[in-house]
Amino acid sequence: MEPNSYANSRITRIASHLNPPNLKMNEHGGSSLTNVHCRAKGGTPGFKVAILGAAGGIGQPLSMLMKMNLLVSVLHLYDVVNTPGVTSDISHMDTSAVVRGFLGQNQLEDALTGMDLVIIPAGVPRKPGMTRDDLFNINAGIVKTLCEAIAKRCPKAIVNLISNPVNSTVPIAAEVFKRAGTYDPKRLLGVTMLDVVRANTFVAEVMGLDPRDVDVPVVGGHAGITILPLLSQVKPPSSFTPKEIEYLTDRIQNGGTEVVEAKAGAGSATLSMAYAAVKFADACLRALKGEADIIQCAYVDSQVTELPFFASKVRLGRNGVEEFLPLGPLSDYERASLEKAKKELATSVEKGVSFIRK
Ligand SMILES: NC(=O)c1ccc[n+]([C@@H]2O[C@H](COP(=O)([O-])OP(=O)(O)OC[C@H]3O[C@@H](n4cnc5c(N)ncnc54)[C@H](O)[C@@H]3O)[C@@H](O)[C@H]2O)c1
Ligand SMILES: O=C(O)C[C@H](O)C(=O)O
Repeated sequence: MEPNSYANSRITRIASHLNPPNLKMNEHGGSSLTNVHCRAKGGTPGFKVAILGAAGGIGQPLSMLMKMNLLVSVLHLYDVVNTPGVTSDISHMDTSAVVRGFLGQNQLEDALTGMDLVIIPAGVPRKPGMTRDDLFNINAGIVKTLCEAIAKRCPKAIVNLISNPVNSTVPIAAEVFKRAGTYDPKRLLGVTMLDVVRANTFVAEVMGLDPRDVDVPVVGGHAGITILPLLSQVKPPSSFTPKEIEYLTDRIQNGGTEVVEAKAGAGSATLSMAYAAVKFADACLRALKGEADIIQCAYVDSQVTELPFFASKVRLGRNGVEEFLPLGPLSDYERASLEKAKKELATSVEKGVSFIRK
């Protein structure tokens, strides 16, 4: 990138929103400030991150939090609606990441070109009475389109997939990448971080601890009984009564539904999800940078069970997933729950795969 081009592109984005009289269209169809001598030296070193679905309930706070992340030098915000406003707004934050907005499908490939990390919260959320699987018919097609463009423009990017039903959208993304000949299982991660965030919070409440000191592995998948908190492996080591185990497992598995019902038709978790997505994206970026010992739970192409996709603790590195951590010793309750979770997961994976292969 030429010197000043970061700053100019920032001006371009603001300009395309405000369009004052001293602006003229540049060769990319945007507008640029005339008669302004720009002295900025350019962006700081860092990663290029795209958010697809950036104008949504998750997308907006997620975009704001990623603009605050010091590892991000360029932030591309893509949506089919409202990105000029969101981009203009976020670009005024005095943090170093340069923000650019992209609107509509004919700007999708530009939004993705050269990205290191792509975060996908695009798609419809649940309303009360719906399951995540009820979102399949709309969100499967959205994820397919977005992943086709990723395969073309940033095939080596790490992909963090948030759109539900995650248990099926991750297999859909994998099939799209396989078809395109770009599939690298290490680089595709379904985001289950919100389950871990909730588990840490609820366990901390019961144990009277600070949630920041609690670590609960959550394995399986991201829907109902496929969300399996391993309470026998909580750190710091804690023992729970059978009643506590039942209460905590149920609350963690139904945390999403709790929010959907509380929002009463206005969507599902957005703010806690944006927090969780940034926590996870930051872990991916630190690992890309070479930081050691980054371990997180994620729903990935997995060798931990006989299922092709499974959420468990993985070690992240410069290439994405570098190691699967073993499930560890399970309690009888967890072993029985795992068997039930695996049955449902297998069906959801198959549904995603056959959506592309049909
Ligand atoms: N993985 C998780 O833990 C988790 C947590 C919460 C929500 N979710 C899921 O995240 C998704 C988004 O939730 P939300 O609350 O932000 O919904 P939302 O409706 O508020 O926002 C979704 C955004 O996606 C955009 N969009 C729609 N089609 C698109 C396309 N083809 N390309 C790009 N953008 C497109 C919409 O314009 C909208 O701005 C839902 O599927 C929801 O179920 C997942
Ligand atoms: O519950 C939902 O539909 C959204 C999300 O998957 C969540 O866990 O909050």
